[in-house]
Parts: sequence; C-alpha cells; structure tokens
Amino acid sequence: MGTALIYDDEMTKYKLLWVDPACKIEVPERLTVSHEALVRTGLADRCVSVPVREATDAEILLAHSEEYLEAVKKTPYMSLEDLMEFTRQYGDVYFHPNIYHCAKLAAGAALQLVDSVMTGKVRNGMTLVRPPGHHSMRSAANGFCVFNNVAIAARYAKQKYGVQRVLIVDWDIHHGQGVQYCFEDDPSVLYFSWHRYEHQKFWPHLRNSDYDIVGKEKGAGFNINVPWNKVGMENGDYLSVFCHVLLPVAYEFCPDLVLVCAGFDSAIGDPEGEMCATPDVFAHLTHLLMNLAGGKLCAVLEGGYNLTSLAQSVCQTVQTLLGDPVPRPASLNSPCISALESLQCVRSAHKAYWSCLKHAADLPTSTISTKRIKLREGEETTEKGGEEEKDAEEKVWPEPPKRVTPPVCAALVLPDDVACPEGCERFSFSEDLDPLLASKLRESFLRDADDSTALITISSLIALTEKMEKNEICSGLALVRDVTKAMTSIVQHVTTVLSNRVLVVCVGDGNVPSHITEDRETLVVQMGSAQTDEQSCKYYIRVCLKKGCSDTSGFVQAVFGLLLPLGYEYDPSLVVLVRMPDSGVSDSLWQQLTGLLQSFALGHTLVLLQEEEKALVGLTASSLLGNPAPSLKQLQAPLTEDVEALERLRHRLQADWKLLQTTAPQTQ
Ligand SMILES: CC(O)(O)NCCCCN
Ligand SMILES: [Zn+2]
Repeated sequence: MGTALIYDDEMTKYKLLWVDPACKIEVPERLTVSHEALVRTGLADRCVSVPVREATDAEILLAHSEEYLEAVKKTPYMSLEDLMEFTRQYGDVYFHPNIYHCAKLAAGAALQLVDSVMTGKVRNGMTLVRPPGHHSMRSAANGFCVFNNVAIAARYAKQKYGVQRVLIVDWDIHHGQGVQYCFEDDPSVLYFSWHRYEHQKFWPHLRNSDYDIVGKEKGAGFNINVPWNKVGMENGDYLSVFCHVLLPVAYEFCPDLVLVCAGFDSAIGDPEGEMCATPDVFAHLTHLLMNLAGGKLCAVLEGGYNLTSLAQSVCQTVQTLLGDPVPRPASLNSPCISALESLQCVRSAHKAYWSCLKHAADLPTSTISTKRIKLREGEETTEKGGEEEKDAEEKVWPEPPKRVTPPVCAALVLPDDVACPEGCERFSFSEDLDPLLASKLRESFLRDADDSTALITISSLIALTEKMEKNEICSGLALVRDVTKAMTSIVQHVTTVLSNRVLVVCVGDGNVPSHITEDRETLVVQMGSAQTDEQSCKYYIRVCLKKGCSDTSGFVQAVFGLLLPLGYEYDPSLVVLVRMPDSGVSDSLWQQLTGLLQSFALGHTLVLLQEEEKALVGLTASSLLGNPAPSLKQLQAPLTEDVEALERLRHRLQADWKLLQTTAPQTQ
C-alpha cells in the first residue's frame, strides 16, 4: 500500500495584509517550497495524490463552538479595518478574506487523509496545509491557526471509523494547547507535545504547557508535555525523548491510529524554534512511529518558517513514509543537562499513569538550573543555548544525505526446498569460492570439511555482507544450521575485512562467543532469561528478563530503554539480528523488532534464523520489505524485577553510553 500526498495551491491564496511582526513569518511560500521540493525530488510522483475538500460545518463543530464558526464565516465579507478589528480579539494570528476558505480546506485535507488511511486506500500519508491548526481552541483562533485540523481529524476518526485510541504526536516546536484542551479529559486520545518553553518565558507563555500538566479526571496521564527550557536542542535530545518517554508509552497505549502535528519549526535554522536538530531527524521520528497502529499514520503540516529546513524536513518525512531506508544518525551528542532535566521531570510526572514509567526516578531534588551546577574545572558543559544574548546567527547545516534505495530490498539465503517470499530475491553465492577463503572458512568455522552446503551458506552470507556494504542489497535473511557459527563468521569478516562496526542483537539465550566483542568493532546486545554471572560490559550487554523473550512488555522495555538508544549512539554499518533457538519471542514482537532495527545502518539488517524455523521466513521478510508489523496488544505492566534490573543496567552503562541517561546529574 502506498503513501498519500494531499496538497492544493488554493491554500497559498491568503496572506498578511498589514504590519504585524508576530505573524509575518507565516507566508504562502511555506507551502509552495515544500510542495516544489517534493516534486523536484520525485517524491510527489511516488505518492498517491488525493484531492482536498472543504470540511463541513458539522465536521468543524467536532472541535469548535457554533458561535466561533459563525463569527469566522463572516470574515470573507469584511473590510480591511473589520478584519483587523476581528483579528485583534485573538493572539498572534491574522485573518484575510480567503482564510476561512483555506481553513476549511486545511481541515478537509486532514479528513481526506484519515479517510484514505482508514479505508486502506493507502498505508500512511502527509498533507501540506495552511492555516495550521494545533493552537486554535474551541472558540478562538491563535498562533496562525483558525480550525484545529488534527483535533477535528481525531474526533472524526473516532466517530466515523470507531477508532478506540488515537495517538497525537506533536513535534512542532510550539505547544499545541488547542489540542491539549480538546482532549485533556479524554483517555481515548493520547496527546504528546514537546515545545520550546524556557520556564514559561517563550510563547504562548502558558503554565499549562509544563511537564506536570498530565490531563484531567479520566484523561489523567493521556497528556504528555515535554518542555524544552533551553534553545539549541539537537538530534540526541529529540531521540532520547522518543526512546525514554514517547515510544514506551505509545506501545503501552497501543493506538489504532497515529496523527502527527508535523511542525518543522523544531528543525535547525527556524527563527521560532532556534533548535539545532537537523532535517534528517524527522526521518527517524517518522520511522519510529511507523510500526504503531499497523502503520496507519497521518502527518498534518503545522509550523515551519525557515523555508530551506522546512522543505528538507518535509522531504525527509515523506521519503520515510514511502519506506525508503532512513539515513544514518549523524554523530549524536549526549542529551544536554536541560533536556535530561525535562526528561526526568516528564517521566516522574507520568510514573503514576504508565507502568513502563512506574520505576522512573523522582523529580530532580531542585529543578537544577545550570547556574547552580558548579562545573568542575575544565569539565565541558553540554549546556546549549548559552548564546541567547547573541541574535540567532544565520544557521548553516549540511544537505541531508541522498537516500538511495538499493536495487534489491531483501536477499534471502535459503535451502532449495524453501520458497522465496514475494518481493524478495533468493541469494546464493554459487560462483566457485576462491580457494583461500574456502580453506579459511573451512578451518575456522566448519569442522567437517566436506560439509559443502554449510560452506556454500557461509560464503553466501559473506558475499551478502559485501553487497550490503556496496548498498546493492538493503537487507538479508538466512536459514542456517547454526546461527551462532554463522553470526561469528559474519562478524569476523565484516569487522576485519570490511572494518565496519556491527551491532549484533541476539534474541534468546545461548552462548555468544565473547571474543567477538574484544575488538570494540562489535556491540552485542543479548536479550534472554538466563541469569549469568557474566557481567555486561561496554560492548557485550546482556538483558535478563525473568520470563525471557516471551514477556512482550519486558522485552519492549528493553528495546526502547536500552537497545534503541545504544543503536543510535553506536551507529553501526550493519545490524545482525540473530534469533537463538527456542527464544520464545512472539511473531508480532519479532516483526516489530525487525522493523525498528532498520533505523540503523541504512536498513542493512541481516537476520539469521535456525533452519528449523523456516516458518518465520515469510513474516520476517515482510518486515524487511518495510511492511508495518502487526500491532502488539495493549501491554500489561512489565515485571518489577525486570524494570529494576533494566534500570540498574542502564545506570551502570550510562557512563559509557550517554543516550541511556534518563536523569539529570545531581548537583553537588
Ligand atoms: C503552527 C505554529 O505552532 O507554528 N504556530 C506558531 C505561532 C507563533 C506565534 N508567536
Ligand atoms: Zn510551531
């Protein structure tokens, strides 16, 4: 299934008609540069084009009052003076004779997108709209917004399609208070927003935007505010919040639909956000949400005022929705102290509502302000935004990397009697093996030298890693007699001959030869149940789950709280996913993991299965092809001992792995 793109240039036909410094950045060119970039890069042609429509009165009234709608209806006939008068009653917004028409189209576009996804016409999609929506409230326009496009879409999806649970992710750099107010007592809509806050010094200066505003009555816990109290936040800050707050909660919530308030003023260069996250981070934010709700994801444009970073960020988002491999995360910095403070506060504020956060640390003793942290002499501060005084100098950043899709998406090394699933390519290295490599392989991996099939399999795997390294093949899957032997030979080859970093993820117990981690070119993370005295060390990390990998919620904890942050920090060029015999992991969780691990290494994931498990070939291949994994059930609470063990492990490792941090350093 494809990706919908909804755009109509009618929505460029309104603009600011008078002088207002607060509104001058919201210009029609925001839409034209975004759409033109999608056309120029060929991404628009790869999407399913869906027309806009006007939202009806009834649909607008899903989130707004009659008196507000009636008032807005009068604006097309107003004189300039009347428009200015009408505008004055609201904050940081402007009206225009054509804005009511465009606001109906923006809301209608969001509904068209929901229809396209909910009817299965497409898997996911994006709509480029203006005016944006997430600030507008029941009876008030605000922050360039007239109708709350995403709030209307959420109510519409519930009413028309019986959607039980909607997740709204708002990555715009402003707090969508309109969305928060709309659903604050509604447990069926989980609203997540991060936003520039600076301890309420930043617009819209609301006390209600802080981390302790968690929702009301039955809605308590279903409103998550992540305040950024400094500017200059980077990719590492954003990805940490996704891994340590949003994703664990989102998987516990288990939504039937994901709506994104896709504002790109959170990207570098934006005059509003003054953040430093690069446009390619939106490829990761999008990818990390694409296995929720069976892949049903609707992205609706909100803000974004630097026309260059806006266009790049829109392209990164759409290209990911189309299933292209995501770029490697540019060298991520550790989250800054202010971000860690916010992270700790949010997790603490929500520990009462989400079992995945039950063991989160308490609020920082004193909400640390960097002034009071006596930094030891010479210790570099990871504080950012110190240059508030300086005006935001013209930011420059590298073009996002070209994201080339390899000619072969998934190559499979299978015994002849096992069918190759649709969309994949059978791979066997049949040319005569060069004798040197053959004898090396024979003596190092194959005892019984005459075992020619094993030799062919191993040499095929090695040839496969070479083709992945050349980006001729994206991902691979192999049925092998002994996954540990196969893994060892692959790691040996890739780290010595190709001298690349390998992340090995072992699902299930079984001995993993520890020598492969001595060279630091390999990071091994093994998830299982066996309690071993063997301590985890920096490059060999064992996660012990009491009930093993059959415990989905414990496993998910380990994936988001440990595996993903490690993967982002390690930034391997190849991921080897090994399913150990009798791992006990469920099929849907296995597919979720296969999908999520494609966040790394340009999607170069090589999956190793025991040949007895050939029944898993089809569903594993499906995930390698980018099909969304089946939604997990709503997760029950992870076992306390598992969460505590994970916390201990994270605490021990965070000196080496900065993205594992979830709390701010204590003041002396
Ligand atoms: C859609 C939005 O969140 O980007 N609007 C920002 C309004 C800023 C007013 N100072
Ligand atoms: Zn914004």
